[in-house]
Parts: sequence; C-alpha cells; structure tokens
Amino acid sequence: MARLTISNLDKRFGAFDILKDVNLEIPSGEFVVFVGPSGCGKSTLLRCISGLEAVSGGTLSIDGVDVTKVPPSQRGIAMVFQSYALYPHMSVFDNMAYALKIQKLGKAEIEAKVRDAARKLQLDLLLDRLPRQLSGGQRQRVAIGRAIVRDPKVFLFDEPLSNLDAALRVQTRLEIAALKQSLPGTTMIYVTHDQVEAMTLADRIVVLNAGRVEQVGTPLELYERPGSVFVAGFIGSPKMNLLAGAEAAKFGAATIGVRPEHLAFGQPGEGWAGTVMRTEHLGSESYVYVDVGSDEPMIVRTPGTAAFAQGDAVALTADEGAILRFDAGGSRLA
Ligand SMILES: Nc1ncnc2c1ncn2[C@@H]1O[C@H](COP(=O)(O)OP(=O)(O)OP(=O)(O)O)[C@@H](O)[C@H]1O
Repeated sequence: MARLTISNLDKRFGAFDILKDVNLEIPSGEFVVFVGPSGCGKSTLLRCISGLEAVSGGTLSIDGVDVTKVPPSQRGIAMVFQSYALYPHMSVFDNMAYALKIQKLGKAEIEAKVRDAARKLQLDLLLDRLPRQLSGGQRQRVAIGRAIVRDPKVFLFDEPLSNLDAALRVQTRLEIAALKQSLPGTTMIYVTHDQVEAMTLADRIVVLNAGRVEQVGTPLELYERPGSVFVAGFIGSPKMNLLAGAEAAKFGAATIGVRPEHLAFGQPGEGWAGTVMRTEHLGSESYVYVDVGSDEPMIVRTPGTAAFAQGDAVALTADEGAILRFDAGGSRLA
C-alpha cells in the first residue's frame, strides 16, 4: 500500500521553471494518468517522483514518510519506460531476475517471483528467449515484469505503449488494465499522449499545463465538466468545438464549447449556418468539418456514413444544456 503526497513541488532546469508548485495527493491503489501538451512537464514530474531527477523545491512523501532525498533504489518505486531498456544479452528470465539477484535474494525465491510475474503477463513460454527474439509488445511485457518482481509500492509508466503498433497497443492496454486488477493496492502513475489510454485506464486524470496542475478529476468529470477552456480543448478526440466573440456573447460567455457528438444538423435558419468543408468516414461514424465563419471549422460527429458534399450549406444545432460557457479568464461558468 502506498499513498503518494506531492507538496509544493518545483523543478527548474537552469533558468527554466519546468514544474511550478505541483500539489497532488494520490491514494493507495489508485491509477493516475498524467496528460498535457508536449513539453508541459509530464515526464519530468514522473522522474522527480522516481528520484531520477532531484526536485528544486517542495517535498514528496510515501505513506507520510518524506522520500524527497531518498535515493531512487530505496523508494519502493519501479519505472517502465517507452524504450523497454532491457539487457539485450540476457534471457527474459535473467532480465526479470536481475534486480532480485542484486538484492541477493535466494535462488528459489527469485525463481518463484519471476515465474509468478511471467504467468501474470503470459511470458511463461518465453523465459529462455533473448529480447531480440521477442515482439515489441512482448518486450514491453518483460519490462513490466521486471518491475513487478520487485513488488514496488508505486509503479510509474512513461508512455509504455507508444512504440507499439495500433493492434498491439490495444492488446497491451487491456493487459495493463488486467494488471491493475491483479495488483490491488499498488499505486500506478502513467504518462500518455493517447486519449483512449487516459480515459480507459485512469481512476483519475491529472491535466498539466505549462508545469502546473490545471485540473484533476475522473475521466468523465473532465470530459463532461472541464474546469477551463484548456481542459475542454485538451480532453476528447476529436476535440471540443470552441467559439469566441459574438457567438459566445449570445450565451453570456467569452468562449463557448460544444462536443462534436452534441452537434446535429437542423433546418435552414436554425443554429449556426455553415458550409461543409470535408467529411471523414470512419466506418461506424463520420466527422463532418463545417466552416461557420469562426477561426476553426466546427466538427460534427455523426453515426454512420454522412452523405455530404464539399460546399453543402448546413445548419448546426445543439441543445442548450450541451453548451459549456467560459469566462474571459478561461474558467467555466456555472
Ligand atoms: N535535462 C533537462 N535539461 C533542460 N531542460 C529539460 C531537461 N529535461 C526536460 N527539459 C525541459 O523540460 C520541459 C518538460 O519536459 P518533459 O519531458 O517533462 O515534458 P513532457 O510533458 O513529458 O513532454 P512530451 O509529451 O513531449 O514527452 C521541456 O521544455 C524540456 O525541454
């Protein structure tokens, strides 16, 4: 069991403030996903938690014990990287056993721990292979296995699936979800760019914006009730349609937002008048891009195969309840 508390954490690289006053309380056993634009500090925060990076200010504690100055190997934290970082000349078994041998555990105990982790990750039949004889997904499972055998209190994942192709990503994502079930009480922190991974794996998502925590909430809270324009525009794919200026002023807001699936095609004269720019067919649904005279086209997500041609005049409507309103500072209005 491990409760992680991050208090007033700052991180500077030279003159650059990378993380600014980060405060987070992660209860034992929670699966937390960090998301945010490239360069916002997700990996740096993960590396500070692991101890690979020293903090510039603030504290980190695990179960109430300050670990800010504790070396990485003694924090009870394991990290899985995008690049796997396996030892190429060692078998799967030896890769997984390595940290336990360093800890001078007995042979029988090492064997039991490695076999147990291998079973959880369906690596039982691959223990004699070398990393180069494995697929990308299998290598990533070995990297996860190597972390599991150490019984970490906190598990850190830095974009673990980003080197895998689409099908393997889905499969490995499901395996990580199963792993979460099989290791109750293990706190997991996961960095990703992938909206689906964030929405499906997270108990809570932390949205970072330029080194600060912008919002923390369950995936559906962030999707349905984003606290700011930033979160509204970041969570969800295709992204939320945002309109400023006169269109927003009609609703008493500086900016309004409406999700692509909440837009519908109405009768001429209703809602927003626009022109179809292009349509993307995904098979089960279509994305229709409509120029309504704002900076960016509005995207309509509609089931099935939408039969529009470029240049078609359309009217877009949305239920008033589906329109989110934001003030001039970007905060959501009630
Ligand atoms: N060792 C370092 N020295 C100087 N600057 C660094 C160092 N490591 C990271 N940075 C800077 O810190 C900022 C945050 O980097 P970080 O890798 O944490 O972002 P990220 O959110 O994980 O980005 P991405 O999504 O692209 O992986 C970036 O501007 C980066 O250039």
